[in-house]
Amino acid sequence: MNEASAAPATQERETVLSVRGLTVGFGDNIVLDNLDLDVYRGEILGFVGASGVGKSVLMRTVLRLLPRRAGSIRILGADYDRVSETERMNLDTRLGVLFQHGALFSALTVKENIQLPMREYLDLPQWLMDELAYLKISLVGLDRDAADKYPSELSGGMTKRAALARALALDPDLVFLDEPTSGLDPIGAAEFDELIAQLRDTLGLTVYMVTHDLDSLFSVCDRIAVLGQKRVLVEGTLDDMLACDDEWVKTYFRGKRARSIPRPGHSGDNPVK
Ligand SMILES: Nc1ncnc2c1ncn2[C@@H]1O[C@H](COP(=O)(O)OP(=O)(O)OP(=O)(O)O)[C@@H](O)[C@H]1O
Repeated sequence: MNEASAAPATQERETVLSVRGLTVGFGDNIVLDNLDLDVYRGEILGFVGASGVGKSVLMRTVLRLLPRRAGSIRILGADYDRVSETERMNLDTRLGVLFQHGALFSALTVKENIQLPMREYLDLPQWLMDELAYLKISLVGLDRDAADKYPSELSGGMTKRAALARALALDPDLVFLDEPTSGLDPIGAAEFDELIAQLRDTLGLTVYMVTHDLDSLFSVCDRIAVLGQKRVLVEGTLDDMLACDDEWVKTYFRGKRARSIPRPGHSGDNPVK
């Protein structure tokens, strides 16, 4: 785990996302069944699970993009079902989302993409939105001249950073990242992980990150949650994952690929035994 900036013990920490008894399905296909999950302020939570197990469905349900059949979702201390329309709008401004593949609008420049949430939720003059967009662009490590580029003119890594800049447009407390390093080469992915950790440390962000990337899980995530059998099978530190007896978890975290990744704070090339 990220020892230099390790977050305090969970019992002292504020829960920013609390999911209880969540059930989501499509027709006869029950994808999530009575699922519980907590995310704590200031942590980077890595969310993993086999392909098709429901990671995106969970994220989309938490973001109210999909309906649920049962369960409650408290986010930043509020129950979405019980807040007024104004409070809901306020809550929305405190959440940032980076969808898989970036999901930038192709007809808009990077700057215009970043300004979209500002236009929707804030009432700011254009010059101020321009300044804020440039600030976000530099925050995610892009050159200023990326502002006027269209998504088709960006590399994969630049697209991820631009999408992250848009997710940060409203200075959120909690950001949801859906496979942020997929499609990036290992160096680009490692740089993106570093950026996420830096933003967490400097902005105090809480990060919910769906990922298949073992490097991300080993290097920047404070805690990991594994989705399987329609619920959270296990959640905790990497050591908790390594101690877990579930077959999928064992294969994933103790397999050949995992064994080749050095763990922070452990010497040697092959520390996961
Ligand atoms: N809008 C939808 N309508 C019907 N079924 C859906 C819908 N969205 C997802 N599903 C189903 O829900 C299940 C979980 O899908 P989901 O995309 O959440 O998996 P995932 O864990 O994110 O997979 P991956 O790692 O491959 O992205 C799949 O069986 C999928 O077919």
